[in-house]
Amino acid sequence: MGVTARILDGKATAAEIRADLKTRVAALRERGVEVGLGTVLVGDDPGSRSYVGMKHRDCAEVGIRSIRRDLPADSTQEQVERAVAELNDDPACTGYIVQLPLPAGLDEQRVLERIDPAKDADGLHPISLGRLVLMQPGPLPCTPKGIVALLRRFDVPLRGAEVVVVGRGITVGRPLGLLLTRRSENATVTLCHTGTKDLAAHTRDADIIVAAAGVPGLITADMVKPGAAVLDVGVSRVDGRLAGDVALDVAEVAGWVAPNPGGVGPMTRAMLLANVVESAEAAASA
Ligand SMILES: Nc1nc2c(c(=O)[nH]1)N[C@@H](CN(C=O)c1ccc(C(=O)N[C@@H](CCC(=O)O)C(=O)O)cc1)CN2
Repeated sequence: MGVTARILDGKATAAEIRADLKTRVAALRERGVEVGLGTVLVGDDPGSRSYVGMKHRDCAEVGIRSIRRDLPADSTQEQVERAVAELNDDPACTGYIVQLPLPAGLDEQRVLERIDPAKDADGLHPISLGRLVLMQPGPLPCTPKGIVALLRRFDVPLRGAEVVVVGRGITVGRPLGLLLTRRSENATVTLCHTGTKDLAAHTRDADIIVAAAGVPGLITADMVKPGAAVLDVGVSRVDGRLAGDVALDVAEVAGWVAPNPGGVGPMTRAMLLANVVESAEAAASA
């Protein structure tokens, strides 16, 4: 059997979003408002370094100024927090992120708590996550926001859909569950994790599966209901090569597939730019 699934093309969709953001950034500039995105990268992880590089390349494309703070892997907690404090104080930086994960030994949560919530471009500050729980406006975590935008772009039905999210991490699984159960999305979400007894029993009933466990090939064709949408968010390295959570043969059963690469990753980056632009627009009209 061959591939029958429609492709949820995140690369093309993200390019469309960047084109729209470029116009909005130019409009802000005409009003005297400059948008500036900062990044804090600690250490030499090749994946993190490459994602940060792509974020700055995207900024250049849409006309957003970008500010980089690259710190060595042996940085102390105080040094990382100082970089965060500098970006809080830098008027040219209107929003920024701390690239995750941080090297072992650093307290990630404490660093995220030091971000000025008004400059939280990733929606990962406790105040932003609290707003999401309370369904108040605020920056949304980029990967969940990108997943919803991708599903909407390709008309994957969400209202009343049974969604299984695999992985309960703070950047994807947990906030995605909150996002999809808002009234505007109205999906029913089951959040599966390493303690789930029978994962396949859940995924086989799902209209949409979002795999964000970081376990290569975790979701196989026999675990997917024919016609379901399957989004691969997992990132692992096997023999130095990128491997997703979804096995290739899933595309023979699924109705839609978001591949990895080319699916959710580019949407994550596009939503980061969207968050800084939306926040600059809101500040300009306040
Ligand atoms: N502060 C944050 N850290 C991390 C986040 C996040 O949202 N905020 N998410 C992930 C990684 N991530 C964002 O930084 C990310 C992942 C993937 C991509 C991407 O564009 N991937 C491409 C290309 C992949 C490749 O060739 O290596 C794709 O999927 O097509 C961008 C950002 C963890 N950290």
